[in-house]
Amino acid sequence: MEELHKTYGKMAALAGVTLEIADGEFVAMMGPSGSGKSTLLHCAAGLDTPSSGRVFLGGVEVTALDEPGLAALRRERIGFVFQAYNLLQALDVADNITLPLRLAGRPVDEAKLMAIAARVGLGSRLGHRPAELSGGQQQRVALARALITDPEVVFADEPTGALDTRTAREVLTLLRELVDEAGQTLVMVTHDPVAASYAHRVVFLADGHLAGEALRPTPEQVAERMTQLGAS
Ligand SMILES: Nc1ncnc2c1ncn2[C@@H]1O[C@H](COP(=O)(O)OP(=O)(O)OP(=O)(O)O)[C@@H](O)[C@H]1O
Repeated sequence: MEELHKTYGKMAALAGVTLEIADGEFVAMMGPSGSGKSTLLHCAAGLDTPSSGRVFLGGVEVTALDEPGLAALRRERIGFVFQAYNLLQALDVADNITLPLRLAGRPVDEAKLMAIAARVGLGSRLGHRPAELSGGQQQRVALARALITDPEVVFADEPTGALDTRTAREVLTLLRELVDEAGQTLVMVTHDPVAASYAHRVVFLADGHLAGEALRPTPEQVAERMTQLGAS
């Protein structure tokens, strides 16, 4: 990402952010409320368009794509995980996980579905409806759905925000395993210093600017930096 700006009227949500994320890297984005984390994630993922600046994914300039091009990029090369799971209640786990393939008109590979479901610990739950699962299990379904298309990057916006502490740790451990064992590139927005400590690198934002970064920080180091940035 180069020199990203995003303005709303006179408000600069992003005021010139340049950030490079390596293949296979797990990056957490932190910053006080309103610092621009979600805006940056959305611009990086082709969900929102910056006012100026450029975003690249691999060799593709995301910011040069039109809306159909962005839709194809999101469908084929990016995985999303949100705080609120966003599962379809009428579909069972298997159909929720494979929905991105069906939307893209791609064949559903049963062996792959089984492998990904097993990977996230849902191998025995494929016939269940979301309402029959715990919050942590529902977020695992959302993660499997994000992974089924073999995305180059998974973007996660507060993926553990709705989970209790123990379940959050389980989901974070799973995310970290995907990075360590499958080489998944992962970008996560979080408010939680413990969640951020699972990443290789934590990038801090303040008032739409990059305000430093930390490599493999402890939760205490992240929390201290957040206090310096004025986060409550
Ligand atoms: N659609 C919008 N219209 C106007 N202002 C917006 C819009 N979206 C975001 N903003 C503003 O841009 C700034 C950055 O918002 P953003 O949601 O990126 O922050 P954040 O760091 O993700 O915050 P939080 O941690 O509270 O989710 C905020 O001041 C916000 O009010």
